[in-house]
Amino acid sequence: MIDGDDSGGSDDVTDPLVDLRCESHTYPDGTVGMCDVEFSVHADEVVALVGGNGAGKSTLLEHLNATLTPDEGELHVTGRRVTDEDPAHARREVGFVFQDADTQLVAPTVVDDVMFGLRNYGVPAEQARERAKAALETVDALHLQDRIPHYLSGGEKRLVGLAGVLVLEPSVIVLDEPLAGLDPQRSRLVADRIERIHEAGVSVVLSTHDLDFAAEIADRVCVMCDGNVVGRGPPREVFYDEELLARSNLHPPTAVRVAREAHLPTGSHPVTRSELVGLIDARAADTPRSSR
Ligand SMILES: Nc1ncnc2c1ncn2[C@@H]1O[C@H](COP(=O)(O)OP(=O)(O)OP(=O)(O)O)[C@@H](O)[C@H]1O
Repeated sequence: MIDGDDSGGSDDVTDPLVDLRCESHTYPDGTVGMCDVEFSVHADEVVALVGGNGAGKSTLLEHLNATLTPDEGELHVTGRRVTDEDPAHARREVGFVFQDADTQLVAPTVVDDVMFGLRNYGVPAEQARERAKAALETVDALHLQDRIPHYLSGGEKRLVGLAGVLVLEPSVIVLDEPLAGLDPQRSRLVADRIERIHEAGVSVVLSTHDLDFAAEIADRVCVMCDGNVVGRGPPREVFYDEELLARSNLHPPTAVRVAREAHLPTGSHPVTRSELVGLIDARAADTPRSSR
């Protein structure tokens, strides 16, 4: 597992879509939210940021579209350096879905809300409306188009917030705790929509406390602790690194814990539910009937 640089544990040599080098970020009250972080996002990948409360996940995410800027450091988005004076390119290429969906919902109806960003970019009203409807359809929320955003449920707001970002066709979508506060059914729906967006060619970066979800969705996991990235790599490496997880106050995903408790063959390393079930089924098939 790689601690310092961000080669991602893969052989990816393409230029990153987003490349952040942040020596430190200090909040106005003097709290250091993040230090010595290098983080990049490549085309067609899903990256999950995990870590305990206050580890620095939101601080890192908010640097990716220049909502926050480093005290010292640099952000490049699609190869272009982003400056404090001109964050527009980063805002356009990196769409941010906030954990608190209310922050994002500003218009009287859902469809107005989703077309709001497009109108700001000067897209004519009818064209903006059609694109907004298409984005709502992508997240299965077209039926909400005439509703008042304020009265939507938490899960519905999350989907509408996602549509509002998607409609601007960013290269990367950043989601801060996309499943927080959602019931299992809504969580599944939002997770499915995120997967669908990724399949459509958009890179995704998200933070989560749900390591089962991270194991299901991520190509790459970054572990944060005390404002640093302390480990990164494919889920199968990160989630079997007991020492790394313990010092980051994290518990392994369910599949990892069950695999250990069930003494599944060393080296099998399942991280998702379906991988675990596959291994258990294979073991049952290999066990002679008389010894079951
Ligand atoms: N606006 C702020 N002003 C001062 N300190 C802040 C601010 N926002 C975050 N911090 C501090 O920065 C550190 C990192 O916080 P951050 O919100 O990035 O962590 P997190 O990993 O997203 O946490 P959580 O999982 O609890 O949401 C914490 O010590 C936090 O108290």
